[in-house]
Parts: sequence; structure tokens; C-alpha cells
Amino acid sequence: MTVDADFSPLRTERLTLRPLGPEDAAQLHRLINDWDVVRWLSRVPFPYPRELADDWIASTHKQRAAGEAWHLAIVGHENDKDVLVGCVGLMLEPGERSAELGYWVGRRYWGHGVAAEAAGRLARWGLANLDIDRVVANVLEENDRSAGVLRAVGLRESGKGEAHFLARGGRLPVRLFEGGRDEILGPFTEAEPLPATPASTAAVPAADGKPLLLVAACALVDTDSRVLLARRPEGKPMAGLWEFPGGKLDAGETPEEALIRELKEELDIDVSAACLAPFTFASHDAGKFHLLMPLYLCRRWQGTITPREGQALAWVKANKLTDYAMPPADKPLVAMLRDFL
Ligand SMILES: Nc1nc2c([nH]c(=O)n2[C@H]2C[C@H](O)[C@@H](COP(=O)(O)OP(=O)(O)OP(=O)(O)O)O2)c(=O)[nH]1
Repeated sequence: MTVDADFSPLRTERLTLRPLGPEDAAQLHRLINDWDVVRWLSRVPFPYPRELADDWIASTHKQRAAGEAWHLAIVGHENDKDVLVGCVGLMLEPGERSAELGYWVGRRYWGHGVAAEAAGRLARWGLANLDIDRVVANVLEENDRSAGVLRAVGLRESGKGEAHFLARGGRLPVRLFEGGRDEILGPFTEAEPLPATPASTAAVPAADGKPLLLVAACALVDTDSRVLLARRPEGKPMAGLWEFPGGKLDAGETPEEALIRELKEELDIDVSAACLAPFTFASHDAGKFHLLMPLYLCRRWQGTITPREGQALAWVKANKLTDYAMPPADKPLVAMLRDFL
């Protein structure tokens, strides 16, 4: 199996999505040189020359290295063997904060939900790891099967358009689809489990009858006045958004105690309560609950900051904070930090 050092394969219940290698060319050619597959694809010729498989596989490595597109093999497991069953790809749309999703599956593997499983996994990975807020796609007008796949991934039909279909030699009508973070990752307000402990939900419900969720967060500030942001990892609600390190209060904890614990768990640093200066707070209606989040400033800690939960970290100048997509509750905090630092 080919595994790029720069890309860890993505796994689903039944599939592995991994970079393509030269040894995939023969099977890829067998699967895609099929009119029943190619007729639905816009950028693929028919018949499909065998050498094109090698060239295209090589181009996928260049595109991934350039940060332009992630085309991956969809690998299934049949009789204890790994088999290439199709391909899935995500291509950045320059300047748009969106990426286009594409996929195809060999005819003999149709009817098992392979495309939705692979496309959903790559779309979720993209939202958590690329600078995008939206995934877009299009399908040939009469391609109801593919429209169903996109709906299963969380995209909705957003309009009509036209695209050039290489194998058909012309432009044809397409249905446009798109989906945002909430649609594809699940709405934040429903996916977020409310803590059962009375310590993190106030004993008295918030005025509008919603439980209050208490989260302590911290702006770590370095000697160049840069602020540390952490990217919410795949699997969490709002994955891909940048936030201040911190987390929910456990039962019996003060906000300072919770923050000291979270900073150790998430970043492997030791902070003392005396170095946590209260700065401001967020009070935000998050749908099913109300978020109350004190934000502390901290300029002194012990240890080397290490992402212990696989999260990406960024040291960001105050005037660049708005370049980072953050949860809605953080927006007013960012403006205050910018003025202060
Ligand atoms: N840490 C942090 N959380 C934020 C920020 N902005 C914001 O809306 N939140 C919300 C997202 C979540 O609903 C909640 C924090 O919950 P979380 O799930 O990240 O906290 P946790 O570390 O305790 O997570 P877990 O152990 O339950 O996985 O606060 C922020 O800047 N920092």
C-alpha cells in the first residue's frame, strides 16, 4: 500500500482513503475505462488511455504537495485483501474558502454506499483541516444517484449551471450543490452534549430557560504579543474553527482550576492561577444552551507548548486574528484583544 509521508490515510468503517500510487494505475484503468462510469464525469475522456492513469496519479501528488487538491484512492477490503474501488477528491477553489468534491466508484462496487461513505469522510476532513467553510459539488442534471450521495454527505441543491463534459464533447446542464460546516459536521447546537454535572451547568437556568454552559478559555500571549489559537480537531462540533485553548468546567472546579487542567491536557504546559489575568468574557446564545466563557490572558507558563490532542496551533498577531475562522462567540473577544494588545 502506498502511503505518503505527508498524508495519513483516512479511515471509515469499511474503507481507507489514501494517496494513489503507481501500482494503482492498472486497476484504476480497469475501473474507469467504462462508459457507465465515465458518462457521469466531467473531466474524464472516453475511451480512457492506459498511460493517462499513470500521468493522472503523478499529477495528484503534485496537486497535494502544492496544497491545491486532495485526490485519494478509495480502498475497500475484499476477501482479506485491499482493493481499489474508486477515487474521491477535494479541490480548493482559489480565493473562495470552499472546495469542490468529486468521486467515482467502479461499477461492480455500486449499491453499497461506498461513494457517500468516502465523500462524507473527505468532506469532514477538509472542513477540519483546510481553510474552507463550504464544500461544493455538481452533478449532471439526470444523475439522481449522485445527487443522493451529496445529500447523504450533507450538501443541499443550490441551483443550476452548466459544465463541460469531456467524454460527451460539450456543455451540459448540471445541478449545483453546497454544504457548510453545520450541515456537513452536524449542527453545533445538537451535536454538543450538555454536561450532566451541575458544576458546569449553573443551578439556575439562564433567563431564557436554557441551561448555561460554563467554559474557561485563555489567550496565551508570547513576547512578540502574538496569541495562541488552536484548531478544533475533526470529530468535535465546529471542527476546523480556531479557538482559544480551554474547555468545559468539570464538577467542583473553579474556572482557573479548569483552565490549568485543560492547558496541561491540551498543550502540556503548567500555569499557575496567579498568571491567569481575567480579561473579558463571552455570553452567547448557542441554540440549545447559553455559553458563558470567561477569557483569561496569560503571558507566563512553564514547559514547551505541545499539541497533545493532534490539534493544529498557530501564533497569531493581534491584527491578523480576524484572518482565522473562529466560533461566533469569539468574535467580540477578538476585537477586544486586538485593541488591547
Ligand atoms: N475552548 C474554547 N471553547 C470555545 C471557544 N469558543 C466557543 O464557542 N467555545 C465553545 C465550544 C464548545 O461548545 C465549548 C468548549 O467545549 P469543548 O468540547 O471544546 O471543551 P472540552 O475541552 O471540555 O471538550 P471535551 O473534553 O468535551 O471534548 O465552548 C473558545 O475560544 N475556546
